[in-house]
Amino acid sequence: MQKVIKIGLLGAGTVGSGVVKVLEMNRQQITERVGAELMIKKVLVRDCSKVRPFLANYQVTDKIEDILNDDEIEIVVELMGGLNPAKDYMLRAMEAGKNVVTANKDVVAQFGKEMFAKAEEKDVDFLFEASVGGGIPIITPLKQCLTANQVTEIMGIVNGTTNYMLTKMTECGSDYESVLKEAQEKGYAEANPSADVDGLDAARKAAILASLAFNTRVELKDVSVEGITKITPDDIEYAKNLGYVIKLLAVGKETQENGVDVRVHPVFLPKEHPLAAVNGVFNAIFVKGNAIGDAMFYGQGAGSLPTASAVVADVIEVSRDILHDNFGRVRCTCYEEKPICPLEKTKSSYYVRLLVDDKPGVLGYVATAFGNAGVSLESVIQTHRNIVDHAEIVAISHRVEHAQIEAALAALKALPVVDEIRSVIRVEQERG
Ligand SMILES: NC(=O)C1=CN([C@@H]2O[C@H](COP(=O)(O)OP(=O)(O)OC[C@H]3O[C@@H](n4cnc5c(N)ncnc54)[C@H](OP(=O)(O)O)[C@@H]3O)[C@@H](O)[C@H]2O)C=CC1
Ligand SMILES: N[C@@H](CC=O)C(=O)O
Ligand code: NA
Repeated sequence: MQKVIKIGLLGAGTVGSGVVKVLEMNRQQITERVGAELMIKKVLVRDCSKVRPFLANYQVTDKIEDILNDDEIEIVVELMGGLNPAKDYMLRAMEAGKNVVTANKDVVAQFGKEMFAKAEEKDVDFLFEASVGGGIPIITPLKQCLTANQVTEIMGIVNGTTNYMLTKMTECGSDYESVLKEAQEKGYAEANPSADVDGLDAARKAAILASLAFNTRVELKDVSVEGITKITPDDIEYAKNLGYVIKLLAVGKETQENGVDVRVHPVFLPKEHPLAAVNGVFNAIFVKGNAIGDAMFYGQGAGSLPTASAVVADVIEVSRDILHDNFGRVRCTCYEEKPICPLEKTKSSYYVRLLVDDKPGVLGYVATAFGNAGVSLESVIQTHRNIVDHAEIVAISHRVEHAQIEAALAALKALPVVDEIRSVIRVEQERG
């Protein structure tokens, strides 16, 4: 008789409900592909009294012990989100000898080491494909398909909410508040959307990606983070006119001199760069390997069914391991300890937009302030867009250390002719 592999599902929200649906809609094919039937035996929620027609045929509980103490359950799928109690439940599940699948980047980015150690100790699987890029396969490719390469750089659009918002702001001129509301209604945004717009969600994903790419533990605290809240329609317009689009990027680079450089911030991305065409809720991760060259992984980075696609794929992987009694073939890959590049040593080109007095000689003062800080400029334009008695100067620098641009900004701020530093955004100069 065919084996039935039983699952305990923690959480039945956007992603949890998607997992129920994917397992139902593709039941026959999944059973054939695995060689066993996958069955959700119990579902944990916070509020059992909520009406959830999609769970009509399932046993729903609000007590974690119902799942942890059930010896028939071999796989726990954690889709509650947040650090605790999710982390505690996953550790207890592994302690009880259960395999764990999660979409929880908060836990992986902050406590990955502890989770992997527990999986190793108990000889169970701990898989987390949906934690980065939602439905896009990227964790497995980095751990397995690209493992022949030395990865030198990884760059991604890894937050669906902010990419959706920036796309709408660019294409339709929509305002910030209304596009955020739309993204929330579509189920893309985190429970607290500040994690999306302030860049923290992307930073967690950047930490996970950099750990895998560079074989060293990178945690959330190691990532320099800046969100999209300061991006204005004027910056979007300037970017367009200069041949760029603005994207929130997660960047991981290995430098010879200063270690691993990991950051999240908005960038001016050349329109021809493959990531520039990634719009709406779509995510993409661009990887440079010393054998494969450039590769890009593209798809829906959030949403119920796309994310469930990655979760169920992990469940299938675990099920195959259960059938072959062969767990943790690819365990934690952080076998090195590399230094993290301090922010002031990171290198980029910068777009700087200033409001200045509209009088002779201003350009000279501004150029001198940049020059004295060792920042050479690639281009400078002066405009009078919608401004009376003042002008705007937009400068794009060559690649400099962050400390140099900070010194230039301090000097500019001190100039009487500079009224306001309106924007400072990094520029990705490489055209892909
Ligand atoms: N939404 C998305 O597109 C994506 C989400 N993720 C990740 O997937 C995970 C789940 O996200 P999402 O589905 O959006 O979250 P939701 O908020 O939609 O759902 C969370 C579910 O977990 C349950 N839950 C929360 N806390 C507890 C608790 N303490 N005890 C028991 N049950 C609890 C909730 O119960 P109740 O319904 O009773 O409140 C709810 O069913 C998160 O880690 C998220 O970061 C990853 C990629 C994409
Ligand atoms: N809020 C996230 C959802 C997935 O992690 C996003 O917008 O990408
Ligand atoms: Na993924």
